[in-house]
Amino acid sequence: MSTPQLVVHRDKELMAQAAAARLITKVVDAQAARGSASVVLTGGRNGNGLLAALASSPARDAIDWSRLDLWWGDERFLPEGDPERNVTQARAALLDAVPVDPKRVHAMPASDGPYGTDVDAAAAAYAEELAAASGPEDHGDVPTFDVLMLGVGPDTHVASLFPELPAVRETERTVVGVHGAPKPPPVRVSMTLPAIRAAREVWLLAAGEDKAQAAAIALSGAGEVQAPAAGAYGRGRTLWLLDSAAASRLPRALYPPASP
Ligand SMILES: O=C1O[C@H](COP(=O)(O)O)[C@@H](O)[C@H](O)[C@H]1O
Repeated sequence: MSTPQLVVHRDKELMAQAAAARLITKVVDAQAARGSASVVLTGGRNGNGLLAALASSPARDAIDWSRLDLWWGDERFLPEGDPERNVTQARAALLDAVPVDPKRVHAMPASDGPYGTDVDAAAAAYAEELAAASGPEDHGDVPTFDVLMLGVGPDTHVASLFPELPAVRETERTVVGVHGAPKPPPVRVSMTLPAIRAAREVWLLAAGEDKAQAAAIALSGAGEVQAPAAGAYGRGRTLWLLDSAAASRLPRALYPPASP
């Protein structure tokens, strides 16, 4: 487990731009070191803000997009192309504008796909896809992702792991179907905490006043069942990227020295 590090930016636009720059560097470094890179994307406002900032950065061309695997931490279980699907939003924000290899874009199944409306079968299939992509150098049935990003919800949810629901208690499976999510749509597919913790780096994104309480709770010693964001950490690094509004209720002791 890595102790969370915090970086606080002035506002959500600067946070998105700085996180995009950070991601470009991380991917370029991983490709130089290991030949390819793997990144887990998140949905939500902050995740899509980062992708849009990446799309507008001239430095995006430093990435070899053909040597990048993209995965998702969660998905809203809706028909292919639904505007509320995380993959649809990621395509609109970035992926349609860059030369990704379609075989390396690992979208989670849709509700009109091969598993129909059986979300548990869809989740099991994604778990198999992850297992097939992992090698002996990995720690179990998921690849060692270079960066796994998570938007933090106002209720402290990450991916589709909501407080107190069974998915956040999962200790064996890497991907599960989620039923009865309090945020629409109620049926979702989500990586679990064990899968999230396989990543080299986990980045939690929180911008806006409505995330302030969640950040304060998750970073103040809450349990992961009550505050799933508290249970999300990477093997080598756990990084909270915040704007000043989301950081406004953090205990002073947690506030990074260089922040405003
Ligand atoms: O529904 C979801 O919400 C979270 C957080 O979204 P935000 O809009 O409050 O930032 C997101 O990270 C997750 O991927 C998504 O499915």
